[in-house]
Amino acid sequence: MELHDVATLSCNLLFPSLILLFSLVIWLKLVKKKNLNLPPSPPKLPIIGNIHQLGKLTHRSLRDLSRNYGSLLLLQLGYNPTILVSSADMVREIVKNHDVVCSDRPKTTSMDIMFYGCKGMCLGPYGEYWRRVKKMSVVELFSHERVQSFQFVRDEEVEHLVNQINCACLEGESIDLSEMLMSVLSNIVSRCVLSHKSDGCSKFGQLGKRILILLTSFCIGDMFPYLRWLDVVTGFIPSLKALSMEFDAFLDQVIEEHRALENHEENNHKKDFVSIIMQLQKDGMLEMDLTRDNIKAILLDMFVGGTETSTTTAEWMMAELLKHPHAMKKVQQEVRDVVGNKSKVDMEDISKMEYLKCVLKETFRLHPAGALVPRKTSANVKLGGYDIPSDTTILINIWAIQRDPKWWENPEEFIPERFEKSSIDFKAAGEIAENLDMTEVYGFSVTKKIPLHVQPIPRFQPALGLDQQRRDSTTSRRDRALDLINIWVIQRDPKWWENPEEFIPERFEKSSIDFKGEHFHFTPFGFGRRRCPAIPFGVASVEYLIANLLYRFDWKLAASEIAENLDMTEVYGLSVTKKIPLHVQPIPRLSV
Ligand code: HEM
Repeated sequence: MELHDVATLSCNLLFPSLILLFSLVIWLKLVKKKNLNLPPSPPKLPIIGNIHQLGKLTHRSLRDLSRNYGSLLLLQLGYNPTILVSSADMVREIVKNHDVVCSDRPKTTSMDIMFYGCKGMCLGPYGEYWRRVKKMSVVELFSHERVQSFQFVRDEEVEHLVNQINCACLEGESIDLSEMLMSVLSNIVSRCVLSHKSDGCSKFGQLGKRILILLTSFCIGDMFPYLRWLDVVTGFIPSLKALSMEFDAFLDQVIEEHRALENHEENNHKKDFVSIIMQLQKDGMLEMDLTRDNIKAILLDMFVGGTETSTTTAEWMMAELLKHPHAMKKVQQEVRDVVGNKSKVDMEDISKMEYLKCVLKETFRLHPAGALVPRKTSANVKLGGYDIPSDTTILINIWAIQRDPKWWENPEEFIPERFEKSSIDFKAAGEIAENLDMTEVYGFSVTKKIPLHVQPIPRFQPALGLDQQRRDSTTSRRDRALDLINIWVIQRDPKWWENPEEFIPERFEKSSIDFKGEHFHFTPFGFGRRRCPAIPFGVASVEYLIANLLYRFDWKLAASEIAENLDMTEVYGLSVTKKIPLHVQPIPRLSV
């Protein structure tokens, strides 16, 4: 047979074989799926599935779907099966029983290109590398001391903003407060991360604006992988690559600047995240080797993760206060009473501002910056009695849960008072305490495998009493494990102990267990292992900024606007932001 004929024959055979193979794969998939008990799905269209039901305000459309079809749904978004979670009970089940399996993140094309193949922390898969970077960030970058050490940045940036507003007041102009909040908060984040400003005039600021646009643009290939080539033809992927190269050059320059300072004899510059990470790496304190790409991806994560979230929160907080003059008056009174005659608010004053904290919590509840938290399963898992296959995207509708009438009275209303005297806090549903690694090592006694890295906060010495005795009795249960009678097993025997695997000192008290609740209906910073590591940083920046604005100025809406009718229309993007910028008339307080 001629070579030509062989080629023709192979071609003739290839096509039918491919069809056969393809049909077999689809058939196998269908058979496999048939045996699974999948969550209910709303009706879907061929090819696009449920995409048409996402709407412009996706968080709201998804809430409506869950109201009609249930709090655990299977959506088909083009090619991607996606689980939609819309109840606090389901979040509790995830955190309590499947936190590790539900701790991956889905990747998108733009994230993959912009974030160095997701080599940072926000987007990387759950695993040893992610665990170490997260630990580094919690212990080294966002500890209480570190957040305090950046107070000089907050001071300078807020003072600069106050001066700008004062100038506008002299001219009698109204201001675009949204734009100003964006500038000041992105400057705070980017100066702490890499000592560069990122407001509209700076190079980093310009790059930052472009990245936000591209990250929220629709990418055809993410929904329909076989049409990925269209993203090249439309210019989407080339623009991503071009921007990524510009960012890369900028971050390289930042790292070189820090290297130069590092080698400088009189190096007394203030520390930022870049220099902290480089120092830890140099001192061999990181338990891993970070490549330059790793460092750049982490820096970008911090910048993108920190800017939009803080800005959105501050903007909604001011908007809600302007819309509710009673709350505005109450919070201003509190701020002014606490600060007295000083020229500005100090960080220490803020801990005394209880109502301000309630206003912030109520803002987080109604306007969580991460309205839909994305996760991905790394193995098959059973959720709410349904089978969720491995590699499935999970979207948790935090926005809907935080407005669920099951948990919140008048859920659509802005009522900061609901948090007064309540123990509900966004810190409760967290990884750190809940998922602290308790792996044991069997040796002379059963010891804790991972050393306990903690942040001591000095307090008055508590009297040693019953509490101490109770603690002793619980620890000794573990230490006696070497006795030949397996006390370890006996002391965890469900016949004798309720929830035998849990650490509950109260079981030794006479009174019954006081179950405090874990607030899975209030998780503006996410939950479980992947929870936001920067809560102290984000909260300190927003509280300090807003407290100063409330102290230094009175606020009126721009002419002809009535508080009641203030437009609160949302835009769904990286976060849910305010569509119409906040135009206001600041009035300086003469007595300050
Ligand atoms: C008001 C401010 C903020 C809010 C509301 C917020 C909210 C969130 C949310 C909802 C998540 C997802 C958590 C999950 O999957 O369960 C997250 C993750 C993250 N945030 Fe924040 N955040 C804020 C400020 C910041 C700041 C200032 C930074 C950095 C400077 C930051 C860095 C990160 C990082 C690195 C992650 C990824 C954590 C991981 O995947 O393990 N955030 N944040």
